[in-house]
Amino acid sequence: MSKFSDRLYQASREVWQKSHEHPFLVEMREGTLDPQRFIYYLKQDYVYLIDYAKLFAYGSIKAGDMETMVKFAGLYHSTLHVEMELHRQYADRFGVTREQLEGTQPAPSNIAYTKYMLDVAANGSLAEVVAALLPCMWSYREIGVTFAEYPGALDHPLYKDWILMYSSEEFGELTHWCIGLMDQLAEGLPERELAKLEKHFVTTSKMEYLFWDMAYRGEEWPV
Ligand SMILES: Cc1ncc(CN)c(N)n1
Repeated sequence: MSKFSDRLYQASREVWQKSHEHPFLVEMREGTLDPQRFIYYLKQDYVYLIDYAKLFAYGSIKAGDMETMVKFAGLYHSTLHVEMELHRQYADRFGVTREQLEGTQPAPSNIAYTKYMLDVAANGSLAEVVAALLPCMWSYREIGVTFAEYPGALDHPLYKDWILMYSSEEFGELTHWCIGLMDQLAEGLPERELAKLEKHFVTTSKMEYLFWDMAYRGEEWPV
């Protein structure tokens, strides 16, 4: 029997492909991305991760067993201390202070993405939380691995550390755990519920695309 995660992957394949072909990612893997665009992305991503980390706290609260509770607590911790440390180190390299990083005003697309997930987290089941947060991990894992295999990408002095983070064993293991949990939580659910999970997954997959696009355009508030 095929896994529910296969269905999710198929449902969002076209959107993920569009992200892979987005100029932000094409230029990043080729090493030609303007660092100013990367700095914009980094600052937006830092405040994105402040909200995103909270989803793992929700996961811990909504978990039905100790093992899941502990695992989400680990994800919460590693987002704050490992993934966001990467951003802090990049900020140091660019001369961006902690205050500037934390004080970044989230752009409209960024807010739309995080608030969508936080709404699901506050009002939905654990399965819904996992469906909404999964494209973030899974698509970055896919991008990280693809980039690491792209000739010359790892030689880039600026983008190398980012690629190493998302292609790392540790990030891969956490992603696979989340995919496995999604399959477990989907087991035995009626089609109506599965369709709701698929909707969250496809929506946040589209939000991932919008995030790359936002970063490339340097999206600002109109007034
Ligand atoms: C927008 C976004 N999506 C995913 C990831 C990977 N956690 C991230 N850092 N930022």
